[in-house]
Amino acid sequence: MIGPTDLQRLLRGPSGLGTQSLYLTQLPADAPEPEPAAQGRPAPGDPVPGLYHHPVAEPDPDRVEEVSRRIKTWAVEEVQLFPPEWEDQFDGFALGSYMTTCHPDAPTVDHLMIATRLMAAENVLDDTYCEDHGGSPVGLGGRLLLAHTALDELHTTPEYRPAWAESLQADAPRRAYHSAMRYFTEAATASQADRYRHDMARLHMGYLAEAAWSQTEYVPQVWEYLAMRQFNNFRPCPTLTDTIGGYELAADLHALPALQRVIALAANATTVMNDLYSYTKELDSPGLHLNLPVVLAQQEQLTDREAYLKAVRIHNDLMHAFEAESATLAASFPAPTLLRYLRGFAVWVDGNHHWHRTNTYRYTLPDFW
Ligand SMILES: CC(C)=CCC/C(C)=C(/C)COP(=O)(O)OP(=O)(O)O
Ligand SMILES: [Mg+2]
Repeated sequence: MIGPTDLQRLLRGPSGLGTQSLYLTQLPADAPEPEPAAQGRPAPGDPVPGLYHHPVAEPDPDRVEEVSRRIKTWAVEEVQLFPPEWEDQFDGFALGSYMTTCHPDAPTVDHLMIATRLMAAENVLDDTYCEDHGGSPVGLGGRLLLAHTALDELHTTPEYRPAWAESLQADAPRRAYHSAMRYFTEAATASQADRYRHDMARLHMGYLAEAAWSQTEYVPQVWEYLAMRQFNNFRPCPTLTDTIGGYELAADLHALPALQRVIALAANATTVMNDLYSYTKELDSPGLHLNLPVVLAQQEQLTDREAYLKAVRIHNDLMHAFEAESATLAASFPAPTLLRYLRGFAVWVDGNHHWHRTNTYRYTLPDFW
């Protein structure tokens, strides 16, 4: 039988998973907001004050360098991912350290490259189809569906297949999706590839809801926003932790309702964390860019600061629920691949936080402290 200490080691490390304190996580509705940092405004690279998170192990610098070198070559030479004037933004995104930190158990750089190409592809589509690098809600459904066929190919008559195949080279998101998916399917099992397609369909559905609300200037209720963000979400990135780790979590284990809940809680926590770090960037973008503090302020008549601090609390509740349910699942179902998968997920969440915290090129915290 697996004990609490084993669980702690397997799932996280220093954060006390599997201990009784994990179950005392849900703050009552009227609990005080997290205390602002006593020392005032956080310095660039500091975490959001009051944010529940875990430190990460420093990634192997040789791997970071090699992944950074190879992803740039892929982006420039294989898929023409960005025009020359966006080179600084591509470099500032720091994909090499991002993916090396999120996947410390990858057996080789080739494995890391699979995750890194997909991350680059996902972001170029979001930027150029949805966001302020030429994106627009108008016509997004058609563009997304056609790009999705780069992941989930068109099966049709010989007459129409060549036009479809040619379309996969028509823009950077499709070139990148198509190429990244080819590398991924060479390494993944059929069920891992199917899992990824399903997660990407979820992501695209989230983009569509966000776009529809933007077109009609609808400000969702808080729960509606959280539902949209459960789909417009990082989920496709950590769910492939097993492929990048060089093993497979069997489809029937992945489908366990308890694991599906753990995945959703973790992915939601890490996506709300993005809302906190990207808050000022999104306030500066054209139009009203929905994120959790913005929706809370409007729908619950909170000041911007109160709303931001409430969003921190929501993030922390989601993280605690993720960790508690992960520990419960691990204790009741200690299959080795499931334990490794849960650990991979937790490490990915920590790595994603680390990347956001340290990416001061992209993110700046608001002045609420
Ligand atoms: C799956 C993936 C990495 C998609 C790219 C964007 C996305 C859905 C996120 C979860 C990140 O959120 P957001 O679009 O708000 O990103 P920035 O705040 O612009 O960094
Ligand atoms: Mg954001």
